[in-house]
This record gives sequence, structure tokens and C-alpha cells, in this order.
Amino acid sequence: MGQPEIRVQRLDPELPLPRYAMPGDAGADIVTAEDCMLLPGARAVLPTGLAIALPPGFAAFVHPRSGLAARAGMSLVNTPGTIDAGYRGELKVIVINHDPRNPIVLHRGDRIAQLVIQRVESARFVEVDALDVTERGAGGHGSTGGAAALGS
Ligand SMILES: O=c1ccn([C@H]2C[C@H](O)[C@@H](COP(=O)(O)OP(=O)(O)OP(=O)(O)O)O2)c(=O)[nH]1
Ligand SMILES: [Mg+2]
Repeated sequence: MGQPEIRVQRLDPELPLPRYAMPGDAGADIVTAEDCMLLPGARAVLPTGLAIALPPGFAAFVHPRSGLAARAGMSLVNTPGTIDAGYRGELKVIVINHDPRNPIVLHRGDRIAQLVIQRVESARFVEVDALDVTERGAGGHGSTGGAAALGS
């Protein structure tokens, strides 16, 4: 399959297009258009200066960056954020500071998240009276065991 082409509008012409840091990367980095200081536990909705037109049958997912997560405790509230194919508004990133002690300072132009472009299915939801029988059945939420014990 060829590389899909995605039209991007720079709402803020000084900021870069989404960019894969290395060839073959899954995530293309996107930046914040605004400075921001996140106190411990705080969140913010950050503009990116980008709008995109995904082709039908695609979605983009806004994922955290592991470096910022490991170094500073930053994540996204709704990770991964879902960008619908029909959305033409500005891409926003909903960041959160999970560090219990230290604030996180972000500057305009900092790479704060990464966009993963994926093909997705649009399903038909068909109502039935009963579902087919499977080995798992209704077991979930740790039903197969092996979960780490909670600390006391
Ligand atoms: O991290 C995100 C998540 C979503 N969006 C935009 C694109 C997406 O297509 C739209 C709606 O997102 P979602 O469906 O997750 O939010 P909702 O609360 O269900 O809003 P809506 O009722 O508009 O669908 O908001 C972003 O810019 N960033
Ligand atoms: Mg929605």
C-alpha cells in the first residue's frame, strides 16, 4: 500500500508541519502553539496551529511522547485523542501533568505529542437477542489471573 497523502493547513505559518523524527516512525511529532505551565495534576488544551483533512477511511490518533512521559510525567488526558476524518478544526492536544511535585513548562514550538495515522473501519451495528458462545464468555477484568498484587 502506498503512503497516504494528508492535506495539512498551517493555521500558524511559523509552526512546522507534523514530522516523523526518523524514517519509518509511526508517530509524526506535533508542537504546541502556546507557552504553558502545568502545575502538578493540572491539565490544558493546547492549540497546535494545524488543521488536517484525513481521507475517508482514516483516523489520526494523538499519542503522548514517551520522553516527556518518562522525564516529566506528562501525558494526554484522553490518550490517544481521536481525530475524525471529517474534522477540519484545529488539532488540539489535551495535556496533563502526572508528576506529584514538579511543574512542567512548555514553550511554543515544543514537540508535545505525536500523530499516528491509521486506516479504520466504520462498522454497522446490528442488534441481536443473543451473542455466540466463546471460551472467554463474560470473563474479563483480571479473570485469567496473573495480575500484580496491590501494595499495602
Ligand atoms: O485530542 C483530541 C481529540 C479530538 N480532537 C478533535 C478532533 C475530533 O474529530 C474532535 C472530536 O473528538 P472526540 O470525538 O474525541 O470528542 P467528543 O467529546 O466526542 O466531541 P464531538 O461531540 O465533537 O465528537 O475533536 C482534537 O483536536 N484533539
Ligand atoms: Mg465524538
